[in-house]
Amino acid sequence: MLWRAVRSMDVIMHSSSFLLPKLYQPVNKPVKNYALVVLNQHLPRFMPRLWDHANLKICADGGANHIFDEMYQITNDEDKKSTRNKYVPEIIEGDMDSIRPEVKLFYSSQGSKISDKSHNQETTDLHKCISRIHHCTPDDEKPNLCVLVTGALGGRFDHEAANINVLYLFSDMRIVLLSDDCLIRLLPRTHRHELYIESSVEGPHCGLFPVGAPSTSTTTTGLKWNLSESKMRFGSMISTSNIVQSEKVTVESDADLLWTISLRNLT
Ligand SMILES: Nc1ncnc2c1ncn2[C@@H]1O[C@H](COP(=O)(O)OP(=O)(O)OP(=O)(O)O)[C@@H](O)[C@H]1O
Ligand SMILES: Cc1ncc(C[n+]2csc(CCO)c2C)c(N)n1
Repeated sequence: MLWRAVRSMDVIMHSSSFLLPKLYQPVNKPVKNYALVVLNQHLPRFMPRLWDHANLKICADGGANHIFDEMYQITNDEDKKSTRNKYVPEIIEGDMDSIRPEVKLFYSSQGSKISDKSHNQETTDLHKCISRIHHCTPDDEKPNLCVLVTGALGGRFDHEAANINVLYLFSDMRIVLLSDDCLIRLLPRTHRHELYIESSVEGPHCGLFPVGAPSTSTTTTGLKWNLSESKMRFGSMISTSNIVQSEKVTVESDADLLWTISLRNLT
């Protein structure tokens, strides 16, 4: 009998448990460490949960204005001043053309590191933030880290495209782009993917598609409309308005895919 060596691909497990209160974390989490990057858009209503989970908080330039202006409304705190003192990012990074002078002054007086990269007009502020995290994280720690990015979607389309490009540029890191309504992650073709669905906070609507390079074979389980060695590309079929039907969704593809899932109305 002829035995063929079949290389079984390693699995990456994904979970959105960062959307649950810290108290309700599952014991076996795929990720042990979170970093939060706040972009220059309105904060999501679940921002306090993300903040609680994150060991490192970085504002991309004007993202700091939103922490300064909106955090006390979101937390329903009476005392604006003490809320401001409580939510202080470790780093503010970017070309500093959007942060207001009084916001910059306030956070530098509170101990935030201000990293002024105004000389660099080649990369976006998000790119600069992720570059810093990538650089500071040893390779063997990267699988344990997940970077949560707020305000990444639902704004200017060139910004959204640049934000998605960052997923591809740093495909060796787990990065989740968030808006109020959905999240996006990259599923690299180098691995099989198991997505553990937190149905109290996400779903059921989801989408799966390649950007840039087409897929000649994608196979899924756990969806209403599963793919079976299917082809996907822009200009032909892509999977949108799909529905999650299981606690676990699996994906295997010969192309890097974007996974997107709707978020429920959480606070
Ligand atoms: N409308 C938006 N939609 C999506 N992402 C955004 C939007 N506005 C800002 N961002 C994100 O927040 C980051 C910081 O925003 P900021 O407004 O400081 O960018 P910027 O450097 O001034 O860009 P530009 O000069 O193109 O407006 C950006 O790099 C981008 O990732
Ligand atoms: C081909 C090309 N297109 C656009 C820009 C402009 N640009 C890209 S990122 C960035 C910083 C935004 O904070 C700016 C100004 C460039 N440099 N090269």
